[in-house]
Amino acid sequence: MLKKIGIIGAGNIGSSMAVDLLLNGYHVKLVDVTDDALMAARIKIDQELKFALLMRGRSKENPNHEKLLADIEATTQMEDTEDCDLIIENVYEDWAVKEKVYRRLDQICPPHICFGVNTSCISVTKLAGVTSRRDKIVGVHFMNPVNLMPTVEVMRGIHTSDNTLDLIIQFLATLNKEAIVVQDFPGFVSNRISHLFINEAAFVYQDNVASARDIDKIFKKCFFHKMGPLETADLIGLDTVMKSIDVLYESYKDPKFRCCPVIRRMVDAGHLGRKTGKGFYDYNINLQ
Ligand SMILES: NC(=O)c1ccc[n+]([C@@H]2O[C@H](COP(=O)([O-])OP(=O)(O)OC[C@H]3O[C@@H](n4cnc5c(N)ncnc54)[C@H](O)[C@@H]3O)[C@@H](O)[C@H]2O)c1
Repeated sequence: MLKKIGIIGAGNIGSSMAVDLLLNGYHVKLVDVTDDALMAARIKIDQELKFALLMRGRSKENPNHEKLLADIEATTQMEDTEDCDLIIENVYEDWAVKEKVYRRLDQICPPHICFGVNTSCISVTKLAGVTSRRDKIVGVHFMNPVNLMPTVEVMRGIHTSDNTLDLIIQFLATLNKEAIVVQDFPGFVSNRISHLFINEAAFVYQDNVASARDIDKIFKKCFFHKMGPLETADLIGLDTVMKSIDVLYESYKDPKFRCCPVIRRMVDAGHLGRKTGKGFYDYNINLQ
């Protein structure tokens, strides 16, 4: 039975995942490279946990906020995950960074431990190839915010075994999440399509065809999408979006995946979306 989960990378999605795991009774070891990153994650986790518990309402079955927080250990030492039952990795969408992490994890964790790759576009099979446990590597593309999203895109790498796939599907079921299993191919299903939407929406914005709000409104009001493409980009983080589109471009060598310059410009300016308070929208003012 899985009890202790190692989360590597405590950024946007890693911290959101920690909230969901705590709410579902897991013990979490949260790893990032600096104390500052862990502190920022702590603050976010604390807020999201409070909000999630508030939404559940007061009831005897509901866990206590302080008790849940006691179930998280934050560390800058990856070695501390050596006793974890499962690892979910969420570091930058950058091959060089992820590769180093997998080589290190492979040395630290016992050989039977599975690694879940939370990536937007990077190849699960290629990452598995830098480890000595290729059959135990599986893609788990969680959606943001993790505790509100009931579905996870699970990517089966070429070497992923049936046992690993079963383990991850059962683990996701304990989080009340359905797994949709797809083959490992750059961008899988979700991001291969959604990032084209996002990127083209950015070109439409760059060409001054419409404001960000009106572009998003057309998707929400005409197509009944819950969120428009530019709001979605701000939620994901524009740096992650840019890196993901770059991976798609590199993978397919297809110009349809060339990243819109306006996204790069915003990233250069540090306007990364919700996480920095500004992206296509300004989150320091009330948008509603
Ligand atoms: N943001 C989303 O909505 C979303 C959704 C699904 C998947 N993803 C994927 O999850 C991964 C993380 O995305 P994010 O948006 O959270 O990025 P982010 O930039 O917000 O966070 C990445 C974190 O990884 C940490 N990190 C970097 N190198 C590390 C290392 N060697 N060891 C430990 N921690 C390290 C960074 O300090 C940072 O806190 C990416 O691969 C992304 O494609 C993101």
